[in-house]
Amino acid sequence: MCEDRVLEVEGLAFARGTFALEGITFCVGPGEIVALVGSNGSGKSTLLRLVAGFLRPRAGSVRLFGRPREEYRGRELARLLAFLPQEVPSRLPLSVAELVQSGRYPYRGLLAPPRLDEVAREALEVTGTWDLRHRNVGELSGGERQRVYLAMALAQRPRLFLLDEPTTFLDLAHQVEFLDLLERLARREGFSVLLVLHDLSLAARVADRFLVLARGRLVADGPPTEVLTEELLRDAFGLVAVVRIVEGVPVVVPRRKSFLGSERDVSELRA
Ligand SMILES: Nc1ncnc2c1ncn2[C@@H]1O[C@H](COP(=O)(O)OP(=O)(O)OP(=O)(O)O)[C@@H](O)[C@H]1O
Repeated sequence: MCEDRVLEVEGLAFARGTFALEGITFCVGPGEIVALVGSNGSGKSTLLRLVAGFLRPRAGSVRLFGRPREEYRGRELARLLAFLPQEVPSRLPLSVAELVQSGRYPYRGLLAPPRLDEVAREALEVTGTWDLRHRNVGELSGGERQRVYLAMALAQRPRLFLLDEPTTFLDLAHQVEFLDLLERLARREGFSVLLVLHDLSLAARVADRFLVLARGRLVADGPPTEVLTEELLRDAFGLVAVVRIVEGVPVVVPRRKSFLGSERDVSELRA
């Protein structure tokens, strides 16, 4: 697993108030799509921020292409890694074309003319946002905005994408289209992706591996067909569900009254 590692995380620990991550170790290989999953508050965004360098770990290391991440600076880092947070700025006074072109700064500098270059044009085209290029970013719908930010990240041409819930605002058809696009591009261009997704069945369609966070630790790391079991769903998500393999992909179907504790919560409410 993970030969020629793009990303190696070893023994990462972090604490903030009562929340803690401990002993987080995993890797991501070239061209791999890895889904980071776990229940609300399990630390997925925190882990992505630690990898991206926005938070400092208490212990452990993050290596990119064999070198400690903190040895990379500015444009060199931006050529390797693009991070799209859960909440992207929505009130920027920029057109879509300007935003996507800004993804080219690691190659052109901030003072380069804002004209769209070939790579930015292609990023707009493949994400289906070319027709939005003259619109203001602040006027877009949530789903349009997510696709435009993906275009900006693609224009950056990094080797590793860190994407935090990139499909939250997309309808089901656009979620599928977005993830299929990401998969096609990752296979074609060979970049790696570490992404947080809540929809486990959709994640299983594109991910080579699942990392599961629970109780501050990684409790599973493996292919979706091995990781997504009824036992794991109960243990890590408190969810009673049936898992069926459909077209080679595990599909999670929650049972009715499937959230463990819901009956207790309801009876407490009634009391
Ligand atoms: N800025 C912050 N200050 C203090 N605590 C925070 C902050 N951001 C997150 N936390 C806490 O850290 C823990 C992990 O949060 P995190 O956002 O990493 O979880 P998550 O798995 O991404 O959750 P979700 O699925 O809801 O997005 C939670 O207990 C959360 O309340």
